[in-house]
Amino acid sequence: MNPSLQEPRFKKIGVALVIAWGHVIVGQRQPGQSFAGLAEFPGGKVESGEDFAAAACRECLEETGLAVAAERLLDAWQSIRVADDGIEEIFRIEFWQCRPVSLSNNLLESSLLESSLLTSSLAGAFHWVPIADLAQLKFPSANTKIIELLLSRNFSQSEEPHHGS
Ligand SMILES: Nc1nc2c([nH]c(=O)n2[C@H]2C[C@H](O)[C@@H](COP(=O)(O)OP(=O)(O)OP(=O)(O)O)O2)c(=O)[nH]1
Repeated sequence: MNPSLQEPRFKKIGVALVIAWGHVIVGQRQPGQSFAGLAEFPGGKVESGEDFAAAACRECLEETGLAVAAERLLDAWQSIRVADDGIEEIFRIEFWQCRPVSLSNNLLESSLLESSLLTSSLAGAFHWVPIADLAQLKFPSANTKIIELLLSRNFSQSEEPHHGS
């Protein structure tokens, strides 16, 4: 069949912005991956039966070892291109603000929770990075708006995830 008559193919990516105490989890794209060497937030392809938020949380757990819950959609980026096989490909990334699920433990003092969370080791190339330091990192161009958004907002107090409930 003429590729131009075929249904477009969707590539959906859910990304987790795990934000706590003015920090966000950032990794580095590995050799052999697209955008190798660039910074990235945990995330990956949406699997069948999932929505973007669920994919972001699953990928975050798989990649960093940290269980998170999605709170709200912060940004989405979409592009359309014709793939090598001639079929139109719609690529969409959704960036979901997430919080570590351990924050629901109301027995812990905030400062204790903060230090235990931010110093706990994450798997692979992922680390807690101060939001202000994002300006020094190079991300894929799809991340430009979300980085601007994070740098322009005060996530240090009012955007803290609630805990104790
Ligand atoms: N995880 C993640 N992916 C991102 C970000 N920004 C961005 O453009 N991407 C792109 C890179 C990939 O094309 C896609 C993520 O898919 P993936 O992690 O499953 O990547 P992959 O190497 O298996 O996929 P591919 O693109 O190499 O085929 O989204 C980000 O902040 N985090």
